[in-house]
Formats: sequence, C-alpha cells, structure tokens
Amino acid sequence: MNARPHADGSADVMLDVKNLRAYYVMKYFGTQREVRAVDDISLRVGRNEIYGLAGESSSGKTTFIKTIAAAIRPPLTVVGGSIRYSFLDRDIYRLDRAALSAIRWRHLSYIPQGSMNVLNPVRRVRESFIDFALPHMDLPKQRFFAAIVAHLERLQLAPGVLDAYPHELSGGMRQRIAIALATVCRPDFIIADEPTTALDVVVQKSVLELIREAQREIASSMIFVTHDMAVHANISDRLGIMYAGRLVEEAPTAEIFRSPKHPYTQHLIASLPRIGDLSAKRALTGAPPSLAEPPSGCRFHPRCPLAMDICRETHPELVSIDPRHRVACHAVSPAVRPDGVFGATAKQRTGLVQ
Ligand SMILES: Nc1ncnc2c1ncn2[C@@H]1O[C@H](COP(=O)(O)OP(=O)(O)OP(=O)(O)O)[C@@H](O)[C@H]1O
Repeated sequence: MNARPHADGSADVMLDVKNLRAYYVMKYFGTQREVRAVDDISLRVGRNEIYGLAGESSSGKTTFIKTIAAAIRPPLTVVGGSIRYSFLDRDIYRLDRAALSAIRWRHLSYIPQGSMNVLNPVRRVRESFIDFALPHMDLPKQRFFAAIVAHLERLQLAPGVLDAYPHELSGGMRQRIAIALATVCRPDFIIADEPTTALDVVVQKSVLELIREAQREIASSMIFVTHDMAVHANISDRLGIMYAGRLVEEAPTAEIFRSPKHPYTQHLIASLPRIGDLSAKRALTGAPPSLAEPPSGCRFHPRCPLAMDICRETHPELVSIDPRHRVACHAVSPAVRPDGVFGATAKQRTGLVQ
C-alpha cells in the first residue's frame, strides 16, 4: 500500500461515478424481472490511485466494472446515474461507437481475469499487439515494434514472447503479456478484473508486483477488482466494499484493515487467516440475498448480528464519518426514519465502532 497525494479521490478526480444503477432487465412471459446488480453506487478514483473493489461472489463487482467500461449488452441496462472520466468531455454513455473504440486501450484499458480473453489462441502474441495497440500508437511498424520491445523489457519480459503462441506460454507469462498489452499505450485509466485469481500464490505475487510497477511507470489510475482481501492489502490504495449491489464502506486500505466499521467489512477482516491465530473463524449466517428481490432497508440486515428495527425499514445512506471514510450502516451513522425517529448511535453499539 502506498500513501499518495489525493489518495482519497477528492482532488484530481480521474473517474467520477454518481448514483449508478445498472440492472439486468428480463422479460418472462410478459412479466418484467430486474436483477439490481449495481444499485445507486457513487465513487471517485483519483489520479495515480489504485482503487480496490471487494465483496463476495454476486455482490455486483463485475457488473460495476463492465458498466463503467461501457462494455455492457442486454439484458444489462444502465437505469440511472452518470460516469465521467477526466479525459472525456461527457458521460461515457454519450459516446458513439467510433468514439468508444478510439478511447479503448489508448485512454481506458482492461486487464481480464483470463489472459485468453485478450490473446487470440491461434495467433502469435505479436498479432495481439498489432490488433490492439498499433491503431492507437500512430507509429510506423518498425518504430512501433521498437516501442513494444522497450515496454516489454521495462516489464522484464523477453522480446521473444512476441513470436510465441499463447499456448506455448505459462498462465503467469500470459497474464504478464495481458498487463503489457493493457499498459503499452500508457492509458489514463485501467480496469483490472480479478487479474491474479487464476494464478498460484507465487506467480500471483510477481504478477501483482508487475501491475504495480506498470501502473507507477505510466502514472495511470486503476480500479482493481477481487474478492481476495489479501491481494487488496498488497495493491490497493483505497478500498470500496460491495454487498448485494451496494457500496457499504470505503476508506484507505490500511484504515479498512485497521478499523473496519461496517459489520460486513468487520466480518471480512475477522475471517482472514493470521499466523499463530488458531481460533475457529465464524462464517456469516445465511446466504447473500437475491438481487431480484433484495431485502427491505439495509440489504445486509438478514445476516447482520446487530440488526435493529430501523435496519429492516430504512436503507442506510453511505455517509462520511471522516473525510476519507464512508460507511452505510445505521449503527455507525445515525439515520432518520421516515417517522422522524433516530436510529441507534455509535455509542449505543458498543463493540461495533472502534
Ligand atoms: N447475464 C446476467 N443475467 C442476469 N443476471 C446476471 C447476469 N450476470 C450476472 N447476473 C447477476 O448479477 C448479480 C451480480 O453479479 P456479478 O457477476 O456482477 O457479481 P460479482 O461480485 O462480480 O461476482 P463474482 O465475484 O462471482 O464474479 C448476481 O446476482 C448475478 O447472478
């Protein structure tokens, strides 16, 4: 983790997402059904910042990054909100196809979970660089390849990989090439979707270092998605925690690990293994809710050991408890119910708020 200027995203904003709602909208026999996978999310990513997005399976992480990349197709639909990048003069959904293609790789790039999503199995690696990077680099072929080789060398990749077919390389090597591809045009913003999940821990460590190195070298901003909190501890400057389509907590990574406030984040941190700790880890009771029929009030309340009446009735807003820390929990930040009654304060919840 690296402390950087503007790491709270408050100044020099590269990505500003406001009240984003993206639902899977389906019709069955004339009845409409919506899966509210991203439901009213607002967040900002600062210049040169790695913003980590965490949360269990089905919490909406992938849907969120597909939506901010404008890489959606039916039934996924943007129902509301806005997505502004600093390098665009308008919302990304106001760009036409040609304008979107022009910013991809050059300004906004992507590191997928599986490198085979970007590398063509029947073509040499060189061809992938030609397909994705050449149109954006505006260089004659010879100088283009000199630039590619220099970039590979900076990332400690031998230029010989350009002549290989993807199947001739290990998974770790392919993922390094996917990182080189995503960074070679020096994009302003990179979206990384579980880029190390499929790798063993030793390779994972070196790939994480490579991502960090590449991001520093080109000084771009990044959203890094993984459910693996240990990976976030290694790479993310700030963390947003998603639960059931909503952002429930956000703070600098060190702060989340040191002093998690939301009961769900506290559970995520408490369940991490620690050397020498032999105590049994308690699982959360219940299962994640259906996003087609999410629970009323706080979506976490059916599993929350501290749920009270207001949690069943009123959705807790994500509010700042200090300038760099936001939490959506009635126990942490008192809310006003429609009938004007306040929810419990932090003091009433001894043990929950540190
Ligand atoms: N094509 C689809 N049609 C309908 N619902 C979908 C579709 N894709 C995803 N969903 C639903 O959207 C919700 C969010 O899924 P999403 O894949 O974004 O979560 P995630 O946090 O990325 O999970 P994972 O870590 O398992 O990838 C889930 O309830 C999922 O079932």
